[in-house]
This record gives sequence, C-alpha cells and structure tokens, in this order.
Amino acid sequence: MTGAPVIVLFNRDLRVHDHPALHAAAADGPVVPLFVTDPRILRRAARNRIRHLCEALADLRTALRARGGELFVREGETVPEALRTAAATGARAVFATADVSDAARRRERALAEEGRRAGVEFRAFPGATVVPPGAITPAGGGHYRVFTPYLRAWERTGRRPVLPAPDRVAVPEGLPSGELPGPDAVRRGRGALSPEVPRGGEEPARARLRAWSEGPLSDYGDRRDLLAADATSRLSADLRFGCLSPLEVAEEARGRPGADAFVRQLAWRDFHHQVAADFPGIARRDYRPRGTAWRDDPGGLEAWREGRTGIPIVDAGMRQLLREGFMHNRARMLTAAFLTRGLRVHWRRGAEHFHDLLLDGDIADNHGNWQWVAGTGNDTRPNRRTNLLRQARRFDPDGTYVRRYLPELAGLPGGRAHTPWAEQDPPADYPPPLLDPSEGLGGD
Ligand SMILES: Cc1cc2nc3c(=O)[nH]c(=O)nc-3n(C[C@H](O)[C@H](O)[C@H](O)COP(=O)(O)OP(=O)(O)OC[C@H]3O[C@@H](n4cnc5c(N)ncnc54)[C@H](O)[C@@H]3O)c2cc1C
Repeated sequence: MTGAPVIVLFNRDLRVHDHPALHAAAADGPVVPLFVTDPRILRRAARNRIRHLCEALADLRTALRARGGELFVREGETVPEALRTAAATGARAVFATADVSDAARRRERALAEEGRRAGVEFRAFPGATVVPPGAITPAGGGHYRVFTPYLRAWERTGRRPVLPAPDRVAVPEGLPSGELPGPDAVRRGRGALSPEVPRGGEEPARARLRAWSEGPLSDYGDRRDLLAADATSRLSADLRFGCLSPLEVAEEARGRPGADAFVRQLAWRDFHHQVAADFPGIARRDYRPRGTAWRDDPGGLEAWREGRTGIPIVDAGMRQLLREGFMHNRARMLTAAFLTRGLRVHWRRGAEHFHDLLLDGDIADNHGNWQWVAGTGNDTRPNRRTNLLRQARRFDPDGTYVRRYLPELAGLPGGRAHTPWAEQDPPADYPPPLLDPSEGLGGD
C-alpha cells in the first residue's frame, strides 16, 4: 500500500477486533499502530493493572504481526510522542478511540490543536462503550443523572455494526518497533501485586467471552448475587483495557438466555461513562454535595484495607481484592457501605484503595460507584440503609464465600462463619467487630 500513513494511537482499546479507528485506518492505506508509555502515568497506576497492561500489549503486538503489521512503542508524553512519530513517518492523521476521563479528554484536545498546527488531522472514534457518551441525552441536554430513563433510551438507540479485525495491517518499513514495558514498570507502580489474576490480552479475553456466553451466562440472572457462586462474567478487566469491545460483548450475548440481566450491567457501565464525560471531577468532588460530616479514622481505615474489621462479609471482600485484584460486585457494595456509612470515612479514601488494586479499576466506574454507595452520587435513594449481617446471610447463606477468603474462620460451619463473636470460644486470631453489623448502616 502506498500513501501517507495514519497513526492509530492505542490506549484502553488493546484489540484488533471491532476497533473502529484501526478498521478505518487499515482500509485506507499504511498504518502506524502506536502505544506511548508515559512514565508519569505509570508511576500513579496500580501494579496489578501495569502487569495486565504489559500482557495485553504483548498480545496486541502478536495480533498485529500476524497481520503483517507491528505495534510501535515509544516512551514519553503521549501527545509530543505521537506528533514526533507523525513527523518521522510523514503521517497525515492520528486516529484514536475516544475516552471520557479528564486526562484522556485533555489529551484529545491537545492532539487536535497541536496536530492542526503540525498539519496532522486528529479523529476520535467510538469503541469504548456500547453507546458513545453524548449519543443519547435527556430532553434538556447534558447527561442522564438517573439510570432507569437512561436504560430506556439506551435500549432504544441504534447500534453501529460490529467490525471484523483487519486481515492485513500494512506498516511503513524501517521504523524501530520499540520495547514493550516490562517488570521494571510493574515494580514502580502502586499497591500490592495480587497472586491470583487472569492473563491479560485480547486472545485470552476472547476465549473468556466465548466460555462465558456459551455457558454460565444462562444462569446469570438467578445467580449473579450469590457471592460464593462466582457466577458473573469476570470480563470487567478485559473491558477496562479494551481487550474486548463492549459492543461486541453485548451483541455476543444478545438473544441468549440470561442476556437481558447481563446486558443491563453493560448499560450501567455506559451510564457511568456518560456521567464522567460530563462531570470530569467525579474522582475528586461530590457529584451531589450533601454536606456529610466525614471522620478521620486511620485505625479503622487500615483494618478495612487489610480485611481485619471483625465483620466477616467485609473482610472476605477486602481479602478477595488483595488476593485477586477483583471483588464481587455485592461485596464491593458492602465493603464500601461499611467504610462510608459505617465508619463515616470519606468515599475518596475507599476509592483510592480500590483503585490501587483493582484490575478493572477505572475512574468512571470506580469513583462513580463509590459515590453511589456513599450517597453523593447517582442513587435516587441516597439514604438507603444497609444491614451487613442480613446481606451476608442472604447472599452467602452457608458462609462458603467468607471461609474461602478467611482461613481464621475455617472451623466455623455454615452460617456460623458470619458471627464469630457469638461463638462460645471465638477464633483467637480473628478480631472483634469494629461496629455492630446487625444494625442498619444509615444514610443521615
Ligand atoms: C464501590 C464499587 C466500585 C466499583 N469499581 C469498579 C471499577 O473500578 N471498574 C469496573 O469495571 N466496575 C466497578 N464496579 C462495578 C462492578 O462491581 C464490577 O464491574 C463487577 O463486579 C465486575 O465483575 P464482572 O465482570 O464479573 O461483572 P458482571 O456482573 O459480569 O457484569 C458485566 C459487566 O458489566 C459492567 N458492570 C457491572 N456492574 C457494573 C456497575 N455497577 N457499574 C459499572 N459497570 C458495571 C462491568 O464492565 C462488567 O464486567 C464497582 C462497583 C462498586 C460497588
């Protein structure tokens, strides 16, 4: 192929299937698939996610090479590096998948402005959500603040077609490929490295999607809230890194038993993205300020982080996070309620800790959900009460989830694992509860 190449700037879209920017560029001439590792961003990122990113980049390079292409890697600040690569290759444009975070939006604006000055066109493509943020808006404009009307509009709106991976990706000759980030980058990140995590990358992600949609998806509606059943898709990290296209995931599920409840969760993801796109301060400021009197409780916060609050359902969730870089959604809600509604510690402290460990950690979903639980977000009932013990008995009736993550409680059979303090001889190595879990944790 001849003609000036187009740079496809990868970010959180590490795949070749259903990638509108790559598809458009590859159909039109030579391409420079590019990833820029920015050391300033990596230093602030979770080690769990950096390791996952390294695996996903290696997988993407393999997929591009199999199509005659390459993944070019450069280190530095994204915008100058992209424009330097454009100058070195005579590229006429930079294509990228649009993203919603504050940093991503700033980057897109800079690429458009500085690109214009350098004679390089910038184009943003869909692909990070099923329905692009801003594609559906309420009658008065802005974004949807409440999920149910958003869902109704989301279900009605048309979808673009799912795109195949390009057969061939022609790249310019003689351009150095550059080194993928490796263990050094992982070492410099934040938070602990969890021992039990899945491998990152499009190929394993597609295998997970197939196994999920052909199997457990059918029981999703009935079993998704059962903590011990592990009956959810576990595709969140694959969606976070864009190793799977959310639209393709939704289309793959469509029409199968269990699909409605599952696809609704993808709508939640889109919902939080359209909120974050319109409220860039989501990670820092209350979405709906309520004047909550937050408390400083370093001891309580540390016990929560370590999974030693003395409340088994909370501690099991927090230990799952440490071990797997993942936590079941129900446990995320209960651990977040404990911290913000029980200890009254600011939601930002909790969101930061989650963000340091979660493989799927993402500002829109993480901080959006934390605000939802804390009552400062999009919940239409911000004063709802949470009874931890009742929830534990309902969603882990025989204590299996709790015993799986808390070896201290291995000797307590059935539901007794939820109330170690009630034993005549409580386990010596497990702490007494920091608060009474049978009391509803309140709103105001
Ligand atoms: C305090 C708190 C923090 C959270 N932080 C994150 C986060 O950083 N990243 C993240 O992807 N999800 C987050 N969630 C949402 C949810 O817990 C996870 O998406 C889900 O547990 C991932 O497991 P799964 O892939 O098996 O989900 P499934 O139940 O199989 O759902 C399918 C997909 O839908 C999306 N999804 C499901 N529930 C939600 C939700 N409530 N909000 C947004 N998207 C959703 C995810 O992409 C998920 O992979 C958070 C929830 C809470 C309560």
